[in-house]
Amino acid sequence: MQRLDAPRPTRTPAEHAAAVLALGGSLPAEVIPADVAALGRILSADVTSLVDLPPWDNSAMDGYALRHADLTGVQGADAHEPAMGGTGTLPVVDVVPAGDPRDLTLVPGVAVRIMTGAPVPSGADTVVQVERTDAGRDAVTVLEPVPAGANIRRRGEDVAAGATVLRAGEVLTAARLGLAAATGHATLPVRRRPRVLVVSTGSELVAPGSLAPGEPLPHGAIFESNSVQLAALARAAGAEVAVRTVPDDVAALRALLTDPHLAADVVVTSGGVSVGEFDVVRDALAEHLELVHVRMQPGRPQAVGTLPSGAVVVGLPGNPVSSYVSFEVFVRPLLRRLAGATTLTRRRVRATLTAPLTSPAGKEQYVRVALTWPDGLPEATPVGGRGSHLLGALAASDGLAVVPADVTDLAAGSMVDVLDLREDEA
Ligand SMILES: Nc1nc2c(c(=O)[nH]1)N[C@H]1C(S)=C(S)[C@@H](COP(=O)(O)OP(=O)(O)OC[C@H]3O[C@@H](n4cnc5c(N)ncnc54)[C@H](O)[C@@H]3O)O[C@H]1N2
Ligand code: MOO
Repeated sequence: MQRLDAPRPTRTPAEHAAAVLALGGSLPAEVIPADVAALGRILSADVTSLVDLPPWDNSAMDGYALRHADLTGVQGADAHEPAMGGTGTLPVVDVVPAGDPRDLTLVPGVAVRIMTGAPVPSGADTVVQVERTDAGRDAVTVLEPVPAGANIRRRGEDVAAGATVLRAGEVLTAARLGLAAATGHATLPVRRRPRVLVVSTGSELVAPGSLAPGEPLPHGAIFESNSVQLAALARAAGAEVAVRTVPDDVAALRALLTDPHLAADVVVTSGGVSVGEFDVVRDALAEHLELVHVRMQPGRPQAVGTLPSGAVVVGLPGNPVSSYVSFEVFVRPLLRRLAGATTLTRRRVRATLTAPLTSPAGKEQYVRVALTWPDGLPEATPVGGRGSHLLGALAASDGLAVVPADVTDLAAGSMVDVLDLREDEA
């Protein structure tokens, strides 16, 4: 067990992220309906097509299906002009709507009216869109030529039956759900969502709404905000979330978190991991936690461990911006790993800084920035100050510029890597 007064090991953010990730495997797979509720879920296995796509040759246009060779030409007004190839008049013998179950064959020398998506009769090799004809019902005159083979979408040209269309670890996006449905899938194999318990500690915390109308916030108290913020981050990372707020009571916290039947894959605590006299997470979970200092700002004090239930516990610092940034850097990758995702981290945007920055030596700094694309190229504008209590600046930002530990000054116009916080995958 790590002594509470022992100097804490220090790590880089990458080292701590790796230590947290190492505690999480993949959650079990489950089969779910391939409907809109599957949006954002992560595939646990490859998915193959049950059909050729398109399943048969079909028309790309409303028009006439025919044999191109039957269009021998329309004679111009002047009898001396040659007939125009690819034009001509043919009798119309049938009409084929989309979904027509008949397996039709076109005899030579005739045309059928055909609708977009309808199966092309065998023997027909070309569809002429109606606008290029006289739109005749019993006979059609093709007025403008189209190339042989035009406007037919060939069986299997998109996807062949049996081909792998989606891969394990991919997030189900709108387009991937569309492809799954088009290739015949009513259900899909995904990883179970991680279950996250968010625990906020601190006796100074007052839940918004818990005061009587007109009652002032007691002196020394603040509204509790980390739990909703962390729960929202966990939800956006694909987790099912429960929230508990616990006062600075070591026994109560220990009883909650050391329950061997705790129904959570990951416990995220906020607050109480520093060196103060009432740092309850540290005290309640001492034998289960590794307490470290991470060379980053914000987010220096961190804790990680495994609880008796098997849940991974990640102890984040209580300052609201610190816990937010720490979640992004340490917890989000863990949740994505548990959910089986191939991509664990946010996209990074390489952006031009619009204002100079200073950064503490030896610490990787995560700077709140607003991302804009004024000339089509990304720019990052620092928002607010550096304090890890400045929630207004956090809410006004949509990116975190990552300033490497060995960089202390960045001039306006420098390039920075920015974690793009705008995209939510789940
Ligand atoms: N002597 C030292 N003091 C501190 C150090 C240090 O190295 N030596 N580190 C500082 C840093 S950096 C951070 S970050 C904090 C982390 O402290 P804790 O994780 O123990 O967090 P708390 O003390 O419980 O709270 C810090 C701050 O955040 C507010 N808070 C906490 N929980 C919530 C919540 N759920 N909603 C809203 N606000 C919350 C709390 O009121 C405090 O103001 O320690 C520094 N101190
Ligand atoms: O490192 Mo603390 O997390 O800055 O405020």
